[in-house]
Amino acid sequence: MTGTPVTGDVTESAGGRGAEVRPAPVPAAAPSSRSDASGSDSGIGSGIGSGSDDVIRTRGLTKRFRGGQLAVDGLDLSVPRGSVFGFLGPNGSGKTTTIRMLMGLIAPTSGVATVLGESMPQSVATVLPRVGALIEGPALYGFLSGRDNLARFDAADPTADPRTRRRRVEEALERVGLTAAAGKKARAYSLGMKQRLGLASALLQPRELLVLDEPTNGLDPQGMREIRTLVREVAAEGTTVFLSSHLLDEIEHVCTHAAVMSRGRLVVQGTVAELAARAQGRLVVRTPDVARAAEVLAAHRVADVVRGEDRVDGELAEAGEASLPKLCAALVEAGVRVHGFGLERGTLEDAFVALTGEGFDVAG
Ligand SMILES: Nc1ncnc2c1ncn2[C@@H]1O[C@H](COP(=O)(O)OP(=O)(O)OP(=O)(O)O)[C@@H](O)[C@H]1O
Repeated sequence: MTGTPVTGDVTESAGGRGAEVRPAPVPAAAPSSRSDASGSDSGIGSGIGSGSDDVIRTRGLTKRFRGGQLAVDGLDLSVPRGSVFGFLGPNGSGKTTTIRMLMGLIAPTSGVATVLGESMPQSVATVLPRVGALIEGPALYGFLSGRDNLARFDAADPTADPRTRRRRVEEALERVGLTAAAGKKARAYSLGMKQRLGLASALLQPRELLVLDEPTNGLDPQGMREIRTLVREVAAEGTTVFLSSHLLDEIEHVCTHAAVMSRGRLVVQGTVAELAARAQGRLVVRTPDVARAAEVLAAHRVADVVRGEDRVDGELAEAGEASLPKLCAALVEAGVRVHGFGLERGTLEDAFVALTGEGFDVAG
């Protein structure tokens, strides 16, 4: 529970998992045999794998829990400076465990991680003051007002000047739209308000890196939009944002880069545009002559032809995009009235399914 990087107290959990004490810094992890400074095979994007200006970098990062559960398995992650980096995966794929290792809350079983150029968890004391983190919901005192909770977070930060505390707190409240509700006790806050207060605590100081674990979990659409807008604003000011989510559309709308996790392993990472481009788009023909168009496409080895009301779509054969002019000509020659013709861009979900052979089973 880390609404702020510097608390060491037992606090009430807004996420309902009860009180938790921030663990002391843990001993150095042994480098993994899988560590590889040359970068990950799965890095396909510009800036991925180069390592020179990565805000977060892991090599062979692995966590096996005492019960034997392998939660994170040989993770090679490269988060470029200035990115809004989406850490995407279904529930249970290892996102939170990774974030907890990155923030020095738990020790890896093997492998290495650097955050802002310093090894974690060894450098936790120098790294965390440069990081705003919101993990598993904000840690709040329910009997204190929102404003007083923020003041407490600020007071727990040894680098924060007490003389300017009031101004920082008011600015952070304003920023997340909680000024009007700042005097209410935190226990009376809705989940969305608690989440915004947690974000405010992470934004009390300018940070080089903001780490948010499922920041929109449990929020209504309006709350989600507000948090996403805030993330974009923070990123525009130059803060790198690392954001975990099980929501594909969240990553597509907010992030510049993404890594996809499945069962503790990294499936792929790169820019969002590159990842989506990996998914083969479908050919879409808009026409009132649906039956005829479907026949022509099938005759030209377009697979999985699906008829809609005024459209037909299908998968291009091996020839891919090169076959488009011939297909279009064939439709016209067959008397099909072509009102629209083109490839529909693949989505991240298509990419995930193509890469893993699994559906992206999300709770929404
Ligand atoms: N303290 C723990 N002890 C044992 N197993 C754990 C522990 N924490 C997590 N796990 C297991 O590790 C796996 C990865 O969990 P993790 O919470 O990292 O996934 P996640 O992608 O963040 O999913 P969610 O969004 O549901 O939190 C899961 O199978 C989970 O049950």
